[in-house]
Amino acid sequence: MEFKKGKIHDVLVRPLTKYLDERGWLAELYRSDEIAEEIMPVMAYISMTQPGVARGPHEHVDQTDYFCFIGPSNFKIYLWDNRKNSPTYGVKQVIFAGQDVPMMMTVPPGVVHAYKNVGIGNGIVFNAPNKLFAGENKKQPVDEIRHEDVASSPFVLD
Ligand SMILES: Cc1cn([C@H]2C[C@H](O)[C@@H](COP(=O)(O)OP(=O)(O)O[C@H]3O[C@@H](C)C(=O)[C@@H](O)[C@H]3O)O2)c(=O)[nH]c1=O
Repeated sequence: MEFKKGKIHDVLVRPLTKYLDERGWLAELYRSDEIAEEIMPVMAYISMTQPGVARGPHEHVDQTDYFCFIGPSNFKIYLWDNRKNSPTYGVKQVIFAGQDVPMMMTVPPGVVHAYKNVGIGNGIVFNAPNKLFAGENKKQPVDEIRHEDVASSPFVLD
């Protein structure tokens, strides 16, 4: 399948404001008065990704991810709309975000996603998904379809 470039339906991308003062900076990551109930985060984690390294492509069946790219480092984010019932099925979206352009981004189920650290130092990504990883008390299967090791996958990182 050939994906064409564009904007994916239901992917929310917003700049994050860093409030800078003599001590450093502070940025809000999410607020319950700004997020739709159905994608309200129930947990949060951060991950560190080394320079030149990617995570994904993955997709989720039920989970919406709520990523914040605030630095350190910058990321190239790849999204592919793999939802047959979506108005933008077959669309690929690429976004650059991180230290230089802080952004939040929600990624709904069925949108395949990956991100690569394109900076020169270790990079941090924050995620606040609307489902618990591995369910209550980590007793359920992980909701994650991993495409990274699939031969001839259409979800290729450049
Ligand atoms: C995501 C997650 C992982 N883990 C553990 C499992 C494993 O030992 C270690 C690393 O997990 P993973 O290999 O799943 O991490 P990773 O490959 O970074 O998975 C993530 O990739 C990005 C692209 C996404 O989109 C995320 O939704 C998630 O799928 O952390 C948790 O304990 N809680 C969590 O919420």
